[in-house]
Amino acid sequence: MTSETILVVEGLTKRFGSRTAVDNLSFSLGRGELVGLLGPNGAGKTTTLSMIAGLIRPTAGRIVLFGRPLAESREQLRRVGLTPEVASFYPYLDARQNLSVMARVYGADPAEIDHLLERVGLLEHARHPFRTYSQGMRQMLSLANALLADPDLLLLDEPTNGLDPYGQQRVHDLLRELVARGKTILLSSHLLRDVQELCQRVIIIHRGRLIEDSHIERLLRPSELPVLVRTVADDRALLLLSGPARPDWIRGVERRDDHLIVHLPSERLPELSAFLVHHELYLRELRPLEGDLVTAFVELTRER
Ligand SMILES: Nc1ncnc2c1ncn2[C@@H]1O[C@H](COP(=O)(O)OP(=O)(O)OP(=O)(O)O)[C@@H](O)[C@H]1O
Repeated sequence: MTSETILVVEGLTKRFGSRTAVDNLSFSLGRGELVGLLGPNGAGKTTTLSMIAGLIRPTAGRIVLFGRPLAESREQLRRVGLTPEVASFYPYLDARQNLSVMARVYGADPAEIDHLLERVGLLEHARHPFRTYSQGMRQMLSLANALLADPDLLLLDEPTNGLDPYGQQRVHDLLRELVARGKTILLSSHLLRDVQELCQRVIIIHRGRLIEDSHIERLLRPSELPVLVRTVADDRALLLLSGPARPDWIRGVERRDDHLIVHLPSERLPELSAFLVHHELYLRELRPLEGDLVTAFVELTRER
């Protein structure tokens, strides 16, 4: 458990006219956590991040930042860094000039600018006007901008969108380093591989509502597992596992190319192997199939 609570969101709701974008959302973040915020398009992720960053006023609910209710206080918001979904800067100013303007707004130390540009790999482009930047370079400048005031809470809206693999790796390294320094990060992303690699905890929202807030392990290793099974006689194994003599904990069995997929609670795995061997169905392969975040995400947010 982390000791210090950085953010508490309670019953957060945002309605745009008759549309409810965020619906009674509650969660909290501890110091040093890197948490994935996931959800299908239109789920309410950007609206949530914007409310926490003080850009959109909630219709209802409470946001407590660093132990105090979110007020539009400069000091509190100075400790929050946001990379918006679409980065926008002065098109005719270069990266260094753009960050200098923002450093003045945030009251940040301009001496940090070159260090930040170097960290995001933009130092060699620092003198080029923003309008000439590629999408990936824009994203990187946005990240440097969010880090200008050395914030304690980072709200990242798809920060690796449009980045090449080098850029993605650079962002991963940077986020890990920030977390090691005790920063807290809420990372919204559709790149579930990124989230799987970086985050220990994920929050999933769907139609503005919280549907999951859990340790990633729980999503990747569900209590019921598909298991790949290859025996010396798969036709007979299929008949046995789907017939009347099958144990009641077998939830289902399917034939795939050269193996079977058997669904069962994970703790029954040793019994499955014993059952097959007892029927002289000696095993060539028995392998639980790793869950992945994409499968868990689709299962949780599927329209029913
Ligand atoms: N200013 C606005 N006025 C009216 N509706 C809005 C406004 N901003 C967002 N919405 C609506 O609120 C809902 C949530 O939008 P939001 O941008 O927060 O979703 P998201 O999860 O970030 O989506 P995506 O993954 O596509 O970026 C959507 O139905 C969207 O159309």
